[in-house]
Amino acid sequence: MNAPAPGFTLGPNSYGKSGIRLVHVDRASARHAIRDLTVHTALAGDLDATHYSGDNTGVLPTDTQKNTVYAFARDGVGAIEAFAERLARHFVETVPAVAHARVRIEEHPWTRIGDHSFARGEGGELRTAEVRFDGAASVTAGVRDLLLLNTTDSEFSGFLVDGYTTLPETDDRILATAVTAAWDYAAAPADPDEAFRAARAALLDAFAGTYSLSLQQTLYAVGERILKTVPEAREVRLSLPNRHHYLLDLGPLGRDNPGVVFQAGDLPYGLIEGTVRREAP
Ligand SMILES: O=c1[nH]c(=O)c2[nH]c(=O)[nH]c2[nH]1
Repeated sequence: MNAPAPGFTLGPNSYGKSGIRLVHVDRASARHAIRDLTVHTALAGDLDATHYSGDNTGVLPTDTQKNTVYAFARDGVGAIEAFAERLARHFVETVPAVAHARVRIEEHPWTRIGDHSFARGEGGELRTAEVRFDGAASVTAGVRDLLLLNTTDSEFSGFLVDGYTTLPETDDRILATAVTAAWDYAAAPADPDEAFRAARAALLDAFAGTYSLSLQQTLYAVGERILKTVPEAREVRLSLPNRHHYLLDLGPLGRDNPGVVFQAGDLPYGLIEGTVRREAP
C-alpha cells in the first residue's frame, strides 16, 4: 500500500449502493402482498488501501452489496427495521475490512384495491428505517413527507417585533406541514411494525389534538406523545416545514373572507426542527 504524502491523511469515509429499488411479491396465497422498498447501504472500516493506492483486496463491490439485498429479499422482507439489521449484520460479520455498516430503507406504501391490485398513496409519505451495526445494532424508525393540516386551532402571536417585522398576529390560521420524524430505539421493540403503527398514530393524534400557539409547540407535543406511547423510543427528531397558507384579501373583489379562501404558499417556507428526548430516570 502506498503511504499518504506527508501532511495528508484519509478522514472518515464510507461506501455503498444508494437507491436499490426492490419490489417483493408474496404469492403465498391468491391474495398477493407487495412490498416496495428503496435500500441504501454504506460500509466503513479499514479501507485505507483502496484510497491510498487503489488496492481493492478488502473492498466488497457496491454491486455485490446490491445483489446481497436482492438475495436476502428472496427469503422475505418482514419489518424494514429487521431487514436492515439482517443486512448490516451480514456485511460486518462476513467482510473482514468492514467494521461498521449502515443500512437505510424507505418503504413506499401501496393500498390494496384487489387480490393482486394496488394503488400508490398520493401524499408521498414514506416509512423509513436506519440500522447502524458495529457488533451491536442501533435502530431508528420514522416517516418522511407525512402531509398534515389543521384548518383551525392554530394561532401565532406575541412574537418578537423589530424594525423589519411586517407579519400580522393571527388567532386563527391553517397549520400545515410535511412531517419528517425519526425515533431511536433504546431497545429493539418486540414487534417493529406494531411500534411503528403506534408511533405514527401518536404523531397524528398529537398533531390533530394540540391547540397550537406555534409550530414549535406542536413539534414538542408530537415528539413527547411518541415517547409516551412507545416505551422503547428514547429520542425523536422532527423536521416540520411550515406550509404557509395565506388568507386572501377578497375586499377588492367585493367579497369578505372569513377564513375560507387561502393561497397555498411555496417558497420560502419556515423550517421548524427539533429533538425531544426521554430523560434518564
Ligand atoms: O409557528 C410558527 N413559528 C414561527 O417561528 C413562525 N415564524 C413565522 O413567520 N410564522 C411562524 N409560525
